[in-house]
Amino acid sequence: MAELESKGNDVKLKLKQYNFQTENVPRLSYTDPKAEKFISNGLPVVLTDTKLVSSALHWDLDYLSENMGEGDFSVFLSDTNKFMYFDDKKIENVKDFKQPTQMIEMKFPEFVKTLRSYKEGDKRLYMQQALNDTVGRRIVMDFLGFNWTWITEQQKKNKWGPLTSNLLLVGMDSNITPAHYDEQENFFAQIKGSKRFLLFDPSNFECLYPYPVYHPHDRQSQVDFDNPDSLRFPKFQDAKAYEAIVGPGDVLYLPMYWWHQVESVPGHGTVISVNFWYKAGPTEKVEYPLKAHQRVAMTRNIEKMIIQALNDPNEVAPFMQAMVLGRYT
Ligand SMILES: O=C(O)CCC(=O)C(=O)O
Ligand SMILES: [Fe+2]
Repeated sequence: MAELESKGNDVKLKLKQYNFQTENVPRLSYTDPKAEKFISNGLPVVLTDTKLVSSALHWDLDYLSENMGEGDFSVFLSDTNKFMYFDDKKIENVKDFKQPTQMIEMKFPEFVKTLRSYKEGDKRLYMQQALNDTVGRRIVMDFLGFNWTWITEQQKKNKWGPLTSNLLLVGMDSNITPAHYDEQENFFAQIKGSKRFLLFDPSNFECLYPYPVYHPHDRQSQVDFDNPDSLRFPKFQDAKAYEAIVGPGDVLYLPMYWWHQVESVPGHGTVISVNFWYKAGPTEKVEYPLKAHQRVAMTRNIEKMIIQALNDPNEVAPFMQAMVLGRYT
């Protein structure tokens, strides 16, 4: 116990400190009825014993290199330890948009070689690729060994739509995926190394200042957590975070529309994860007042309508200002 505690403290020491309030996400057994309550209520929880990916816990760079097959894998390159997502299809909406990362396709062994020859000053690497049918036979066997019984039961109980993808993430320790939200339900399974999740419920929309919907960084926070601009983003200091640290075998339920920043814990080498993304179920019965995630969905829809009607992203801000300033302010 003492050892576990000191390990926990060790991890904490290496992590960045932020100024917002944080509370821990509960860690529960999947057999605990409370765990199912969290999921059905759309609240994050770490499940410690699902065995969801126990057939993949032996994955490391050598094994994956040998068995991943001949397919192409998307690898992101960054000059910093941050890898902010951007949508290629929206780049032309913003004049002089500067891509924060470059994406290149690599065969898995080539990726491993590049990763192993990394030295300070090189671009950092983060592989993010949905698993597909180009993977080798042993990976297929590992994949079939996932606990599909448990996860499919969860999908049914919570009336989620189909599984859309399993994203495989292989990164260097200290890599950071900056704060964003996704529009799908997610069971995030940790395989190797540890990740720290900073989560914010959807009511933090005003505190996290997402980019406009037409922007390539749609769904990402504009706030740089390391250097928050308190003049532009005064409400950031009111954000309320939940924190979870996941290690091999842990599964985090990451509810749709919940914000997350994901930090690979420094000092443990390569970090490997697989997520399970599920489409949302049919629209729930609408009750008033609307829930925070329903407001986010509505905001997105209204923004999309305005963008489409004006047919020019540059007209969106002046249009919205004319609608609101002095009338609703
Ligand atoms: O693990 C990461 O770096 C990002 C994962 C993520 O954002 C997701 O699974 O939705
Ligand atoms: Fe995400």
